[in-house]
Amino acid sequence: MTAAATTALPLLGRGDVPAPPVRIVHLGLGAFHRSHQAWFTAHAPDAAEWGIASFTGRRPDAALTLAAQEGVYTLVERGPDGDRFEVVRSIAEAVDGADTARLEELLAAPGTAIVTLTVTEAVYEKDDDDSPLARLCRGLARRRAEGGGPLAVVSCDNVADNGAVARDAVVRLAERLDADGASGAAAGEPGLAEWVRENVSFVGTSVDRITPRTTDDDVAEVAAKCGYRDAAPVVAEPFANWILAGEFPAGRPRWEDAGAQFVEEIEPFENRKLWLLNGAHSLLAYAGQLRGHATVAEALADPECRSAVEAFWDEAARHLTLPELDVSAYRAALLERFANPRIAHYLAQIAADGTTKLRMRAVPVLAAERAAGRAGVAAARMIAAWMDFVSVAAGSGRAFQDPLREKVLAAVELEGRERTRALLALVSPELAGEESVVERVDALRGSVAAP
Ligand SMILES: NC(=O)c1ccc[n+]([C@@H]2O[C@H](COP(=O)([O-])OP(=O)(O)OC[C@H]3O[C@@H](n4cnc5c(N)ncnc54)[C@H](O)[C@@H]3O)[C@@H](O)[C@H]2O)c1
Ligand SMILES: O=P(O)(O)OC[C@@H](O)[C@@H](O)[C@H](O)[C@H](O)CO
Repeated sequence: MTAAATTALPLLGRGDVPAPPVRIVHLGLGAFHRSHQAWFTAHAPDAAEWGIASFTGRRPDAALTLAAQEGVYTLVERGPDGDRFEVVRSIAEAVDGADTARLEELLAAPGTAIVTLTVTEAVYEKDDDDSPLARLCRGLARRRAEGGGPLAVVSCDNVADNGAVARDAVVRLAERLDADGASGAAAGEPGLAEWVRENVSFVGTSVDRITPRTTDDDVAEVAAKCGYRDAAPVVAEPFANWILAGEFPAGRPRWEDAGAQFVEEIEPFENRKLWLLNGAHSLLAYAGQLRGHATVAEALADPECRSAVEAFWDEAARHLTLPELDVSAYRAALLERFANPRIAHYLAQIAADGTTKLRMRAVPVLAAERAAGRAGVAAARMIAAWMDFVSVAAGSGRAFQDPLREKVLAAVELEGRERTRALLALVSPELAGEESVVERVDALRGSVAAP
């Protein structure tokens, strides 16, 4: 369809259907939020009572685009045999993250029951005043002052023990506001950190739905197939999974009727997903790009990459023993999901923030293998592939994103085993302190080199 023909189409919007009232605040209005939490909320039987106000993190663009179409967008469910289009209406407001006045107003409102987060792994370690979690804290300070009551914070980032990590980050920032006298608590009154400990429930989750970045072709396809203009469609695989553990003191949508699962203990499910799916993704991101591949499906079709993945899964599986995890079925399903030829999931996107991701995807498996008296070669190979990848990227001046980028670049300047030790220390200081691990990883450097 030509650009002129597209412009003549009506813009997607809400029509006569009113927006649901805002009861959920989301931080990190990106692709995944729209394919996952917003989609589950739209599918809940009580969707009409649960609207989302979704805030961007760093730039206003996504909010402006979505606000122009009243928060409504198309989910393109991309199966191996074709696309299915669905209009999602659960986002009642799309807001620029810099609009902290609106954020604080909504966080203070007694009707707000839930805050969901997809702000990326690295943000939980950030302490600057503009970080999404610092903004959340200032909103919680106002909620405390105005008596808005308890609520739930639900991290939906690929972070190990994401509920506890979110709690620690928010409490740390709240303590800083208390110490600076900026939390609004009068002298002698319990501070914000204490209020957070007593009133905010941090829910742990395992979240899963492969959602690559939307392309211009996706936008054009929606116009051609749906007969309207949507500048903010999102593409995702048909599979969607959400497992949660924790309390919702102010209520929640009936997500279980939309397919979500509530469990007592999140850790085994989280490990299964972070190690098997995300671990394989990281391995493919580094080994696959070194071998000239651009997407997950391409890399998996390379027998060298495939056998590295299978070997890593064998190691990880030894520590996923709960019968209901059904690891064999999970692995078989992953192979099908990764091979979906119509999902172009770019390895360059997955490769970002390696130091943070490997800490959760490779290090726990390597540590568990060592504790069991084994070497953990396949997990060590993932770390070695990352080292090769950043060394090549630094040497060729190619951009790579990492919260410890400057330290990575300094470590890459070193020679031989010292380079391996310094890079390993950025992923795991404990493992870098063990000579046998440094030796092992060093010996694996170059082992997945270009074909
Ligand atoms: N895309 C997926 O397939 C997928 C699946 C499961 C989980 N996740 C989780 O969701 C997260 C977001 O994924 P996405 O695909 O929506 O990414 P995205 O890039 O589309 O959106 C990320 C959001 O986080 C914000 N953000 C990122 N870095 C920030 C920073 N330093 N400071 C402030 N805000 C920042 C961005 O502005 C944006 O609003 C991932 O990091 C991952 O933890 C993604
Ligand atoms: O989103 P990230 O950057 O944490 O990780 C990249 C991918 O591994 C990830 O997005 C997966 O596709 C996703 O976790 C599948 O549910």
